[in-house]
Amino acid sequence: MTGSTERPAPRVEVHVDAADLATSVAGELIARLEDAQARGEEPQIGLTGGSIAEHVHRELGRMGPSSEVDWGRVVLWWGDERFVAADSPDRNVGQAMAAFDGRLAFDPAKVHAIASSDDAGSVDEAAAAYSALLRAEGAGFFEVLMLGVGPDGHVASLFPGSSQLDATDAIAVGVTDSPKPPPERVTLTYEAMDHCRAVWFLVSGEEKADAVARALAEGTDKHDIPAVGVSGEAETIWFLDRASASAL
Ligand SMILES: O=C1O[C@H](COP(=O)(O)O)[C@@H](O)[C@H](O)[C@H]1O
Repeated sequence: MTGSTERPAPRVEVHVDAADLATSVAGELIARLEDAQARGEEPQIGLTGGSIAEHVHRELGRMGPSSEVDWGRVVLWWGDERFVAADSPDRNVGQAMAAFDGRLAFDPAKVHAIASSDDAGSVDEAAAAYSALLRAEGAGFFEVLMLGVGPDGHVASLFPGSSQLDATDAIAVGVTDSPKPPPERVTLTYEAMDHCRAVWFLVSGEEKADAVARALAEGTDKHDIPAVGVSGEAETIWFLDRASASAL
């Protein structure tokens, strides 16, 4: 399957609050990973940063150890990363690992963090290295890609009106002027995010309600609300809490 025009319409799941949303997403992700591994696959998933992602990761750390998932055969990638020092609390990878709290036995060789500013000289260098890694690992098909959504509709580090929205022939690109701090980041492009069985938007909080409503309205342009540019081949689900769904 290729063009997003052939893809199923997005589904919306509204949960009572962020805690309920996080527990449901973690449970659903565990089920998908169990199914993929039962089919003999080694699932690759795309993680996101952000506030609700942290809840989801904590729930995964809580629920994951008693599941059937072989965490050593799950491959982790990130949709975007902040280009800061490796030990900065702003790093999406660091936030995820802290939330997992060492409870999921990942194989470190399958945890593919985007380079920090300690490891690469520039965002472009980090983006090139990440693109090369994705290519070398033969990756590029995520079982599930999870994406937080900003109040401005941004996903990963694709911000409204930015040049990265029109990047073609690139897997990952650098950002030097993110309107949300920190300014320097690396993000997957639409092209890279186009190859997922499932895309899950994770959204919590009333400040996101307008972006959610615009993203789910007919005819919204990805340059205004970047989230509309991403969809899954088999499914796209908006996991919302009541507050973020309040303008639908
Ligand atoms: O900066 C980022 O923001 C978005 C959304 O974060 P949230 O705190 O508003 O949920 C996140 O998805 C992205 O990965 C991150 O780098």
